[in-house]
Amino acid sequence: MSCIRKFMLCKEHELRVEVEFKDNVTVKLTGGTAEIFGTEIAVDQQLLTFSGTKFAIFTWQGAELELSGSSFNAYIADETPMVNYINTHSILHSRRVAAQEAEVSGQGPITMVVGPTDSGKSSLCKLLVNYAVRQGQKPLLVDLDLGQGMITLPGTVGATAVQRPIDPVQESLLLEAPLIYFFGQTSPKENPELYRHYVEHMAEILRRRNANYAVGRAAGLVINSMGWVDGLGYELLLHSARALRATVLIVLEDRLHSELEKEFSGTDVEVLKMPKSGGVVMRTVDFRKMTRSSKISEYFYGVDGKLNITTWVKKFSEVSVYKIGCGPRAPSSALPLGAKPTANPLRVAPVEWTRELQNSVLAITYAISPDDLLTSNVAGFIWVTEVDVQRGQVTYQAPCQGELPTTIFLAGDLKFYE
Ligand SMILES: Nc1ncnc2c1ncn2[C@@H]1O[C@H](COP(=O)(O)OP(=O)(O)OP(=O)(O)O)[C@@H](O)[C@H]1O
Repeated sequence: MSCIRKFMLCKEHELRVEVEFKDNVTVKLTGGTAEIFGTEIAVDQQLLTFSGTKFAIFTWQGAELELSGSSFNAYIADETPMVNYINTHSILHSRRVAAQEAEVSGQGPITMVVGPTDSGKSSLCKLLVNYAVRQGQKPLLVDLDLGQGMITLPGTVGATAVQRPIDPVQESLLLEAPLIYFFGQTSPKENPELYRHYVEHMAEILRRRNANYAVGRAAGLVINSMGWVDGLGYELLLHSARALRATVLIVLEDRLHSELEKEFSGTDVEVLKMPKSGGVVMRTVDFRKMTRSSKISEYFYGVDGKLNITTWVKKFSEVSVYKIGCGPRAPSSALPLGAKPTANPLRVAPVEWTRELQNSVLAITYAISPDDLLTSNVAGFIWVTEVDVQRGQVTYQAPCQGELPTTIFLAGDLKFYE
């Protein structure tokens, strides 16, 4: 049974809401002003419906809210780090303006938000990007977190110029012309070299874009990093910060902050400590899996589940699929005596169409030949629903109706079950 609850928020308070996947909650602002991770919500107009998520509705001036739904948790918090966050935004903003006004337009702040899993990194990135957009800037949002997929599907790294405040309901941004690379797994653990390769390649492309685009250069970057911050995860974090030439690191945890401060002491990189919001909640492994699945579902069926997907049946000979990694790096004969050949993490190898590929989500790239797959931007994704080995044909679903730009697909371990 649905119930309606009304909340009066005093200034600088937030309403923290949790709703399970099987339920939904509708939010209406009936008075005052409010925002969700920096995206303003309009009074009395928009009804926002959320499902399977945790979020906060914050007010700077005070707000009246009406929430309706069958089952959800909501409570008001009076202590938030929002003043710290807006102050940080103001500093970044003044640097963007200075970069814009410089005689030879300069580089705006390259801000990387770092912290362990569930420390609020993506929420803070959304907030910083949204505040920048609200002040007329178009910073690049870079997502290096394979686990959740802020820009598009999980298993990808990517970048996009954010032109308008991020939709608080939609799980992924799905913006125009993003730069996306398909890693195919939700952690870089199995192939860190490929992760490094994609980050370096993307950093180079972004630098080339900004070299000829003063406005974009001045707006800078906001980078969401992954939550794996120990051992190899820490090394990859440092690698990403250096590859993207981060100028500001915002750290959401004390221990990591002191490590990074030491690491970057004597350099131009500023390492700032920022409090984590008390509202950030740990998500269970199951909850994360469901969030990933809901992102994939949203990609194929839309937020409201009403998008039509197109079914295609192709002969194996018409479409090919590749994977990156695994293959031998060099023959033993080419190696020094006693050295063992190791796997080549960047080897592009064809994959046979077998039932193992059933339910896989494959990337469609702009690759003309398999070798291009290491540097090709992702154009979209298909979902393999049947591999009929006897007939030699594959059935897949695509979100668009026309022919795809390529017949070369890239596979990882990403699967989707309806
Ligand atoms: N103030 C808040 N109140 C309620 N929920 C919040 C708040 N801030 C963040 N959350 C929620 O907490 C969860 C974790 O936050 P977020 O995704 O920003 O963390 P993260 O560090 O990026 O996690 P990961 O490393 O897994 O990507 C998300 O569901 C987010 O919407």
